Amino acid sequence: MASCVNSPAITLCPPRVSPSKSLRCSTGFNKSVSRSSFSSTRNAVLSLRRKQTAATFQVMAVAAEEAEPLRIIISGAPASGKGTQCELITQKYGLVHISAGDLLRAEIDLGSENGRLAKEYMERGELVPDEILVKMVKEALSKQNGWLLDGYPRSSSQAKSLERFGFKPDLFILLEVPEEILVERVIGRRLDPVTGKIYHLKYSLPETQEIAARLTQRFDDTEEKVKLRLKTHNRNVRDVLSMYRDITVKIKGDCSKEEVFGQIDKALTKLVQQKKISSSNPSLAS
Ligand SMILES: Nc1ncnc2c1ncn2[C@@H]1O[C@H](COP(=O)(O)OP(=O)(O)O)[C@@H](O)[C@H]1O
Repeated sequence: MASCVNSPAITLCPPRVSPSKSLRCSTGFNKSVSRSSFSSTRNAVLSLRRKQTAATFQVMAVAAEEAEPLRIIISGAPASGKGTQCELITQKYGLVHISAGDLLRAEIDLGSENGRLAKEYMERGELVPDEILVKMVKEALSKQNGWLLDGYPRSSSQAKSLERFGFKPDLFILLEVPEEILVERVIGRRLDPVTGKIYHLKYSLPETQEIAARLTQRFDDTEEKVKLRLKTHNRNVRDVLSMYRDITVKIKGDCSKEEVFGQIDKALTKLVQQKKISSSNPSLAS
């Protein structure tokens, strides 16, 4: 496994001031297409509650020191570790996790026309059209104060619409992982629909037989589909990066999840400190 000891240099601009919004929680988790919508939705809610309870204690620790909420975007290729890192970030920093993929899967579970259409694009490894997703993300973000936005924006049009709606991130995290590792990660990836925990058939085995028996696989986690998703990612990532260059931190993602989180935590700690300084000296905020 590659060493992540030398984390990349991190240069952050002064935090920006964003409009304040009320607090609510995100929804939606991965599911196997063969399970019923009802049990999937219920499991997603149970899983979300567990995560929120764990996060609440951490929130109190960080929020006590931090008045200005953080607004973070996390980006990376399929299986670059966004989901795992989002869990660790929400645990420590108490941000509400909004995942574009989860929003879409929740819409599919609802059986709506938008969900049906979205699934067609997802099965082809393509981006779901803005007409379906932009409004969903806008609604989810509008109910939050701080947020951790995962898998969005993936195109310059999505980035521009975020800007138009007044959602300004403080930090853009890009997870970088070599392509051959990504394919292997995707093929072995499994989800426990009860806890929402992600396993891998080679690298992160389930703790019990009972858990092993209920693991599901995402419908787009096949070798053929992940290669299409990677092509889509590679085609779009440069456009999105160019819009967030001044707030981007590149993270080396091909090492242990703790090491990856160490790099992210360092960047977030620095951001929190900068926000504290600028909230006590408002003239420093741009
Ligand atoms: N921002 C987005 N814009 C358009 N489509 C999206 C977006 N986010 C997710 N999707 C669709 O959902 C699929 C799954 O996304 P996600 O769950 O984030 O997994 P991954 O990043 O591992 O591909 C994508 O392949 C794409 O079809």
